Amino acid sequence: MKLTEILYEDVKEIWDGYLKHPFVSGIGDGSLSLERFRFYMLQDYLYLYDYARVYALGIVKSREPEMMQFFSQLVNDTLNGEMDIHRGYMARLGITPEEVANVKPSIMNTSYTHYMLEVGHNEGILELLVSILSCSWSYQMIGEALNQIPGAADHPFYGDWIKGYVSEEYVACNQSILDTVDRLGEHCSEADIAHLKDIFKTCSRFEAFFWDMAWNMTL
Ligand SMILES: Cc1ncc(CO)c(N)n1
Repeated sequence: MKLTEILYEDVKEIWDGYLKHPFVSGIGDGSLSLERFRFYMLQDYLYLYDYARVYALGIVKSREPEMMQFFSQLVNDTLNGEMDIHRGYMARLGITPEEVANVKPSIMNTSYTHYMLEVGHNEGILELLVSILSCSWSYQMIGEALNQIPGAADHPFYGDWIKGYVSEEYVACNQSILDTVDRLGEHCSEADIAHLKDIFKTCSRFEAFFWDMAWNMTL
C-alpha cells in the first residue's frame, strides 16, 4: 500500500467529520454567515503565511536541486496562488491591508502553525511534507465534495471558494505533494510509519479544531 493510503486510512473518520461540520456545510448550502466567513478569511490568511514558511524550510533542507525547485514551486503556489482566493474575498468583504496587518492569530491558529513549523525545523523532509499534507489534501477533498452539491459552485459568494480548491492548479499542486510523499515513503520502516501517522493524525485533528475556531469565532 502507498504511504498516503496508509495515512488516509488512519484519519478517515476525522476527515468525514469535516464534511459534516456546520462551517463547511454552510459553504456548501450558502447558509454560512458573512461574519463567520470574514473571521475565517483573516485567520486563514495569517495561517497561509506560516504554511508557506514550512515549505520554505523544505528548500533549506533539500539536498537535490529538484527538491529545491519542488518546494519553491509550493511556496509560490501558496503565496501567489491559493492566497489569491483570499485576496479576492478580502476585496469583496471590504477588508483593508491595515485590517490584515492588525489581525492577531487565534490561539488555535498559532498552535497549529507552530506545530508544523516545529516539525519543519526539527525533522526531515518527509515528516515536514506529511505535516502539511492533511491541510492540502483535505481542502481538495472538501472542495470536491462541495462541488458535487448542485449549484454550490455557482453560488454568487461561496462559489469561488469551492472553485479555488477544485481548480487545476490546486489539484496539481496537491498531487505533487502526494506523489513526493509516496516516493520518499517507499523505504520507511514500521517505526517510521507509526511516527508519520502520529504527525498526520495530529494535523488532521488541528484541521477539525480550526473549523471549530472559525465557526465559534474564537480568538
Ligand atoms: C487551516 C487550513 N488548512 C488547510 C488549508 C489549505 O491549504 C488552508 N487554507 N487552511
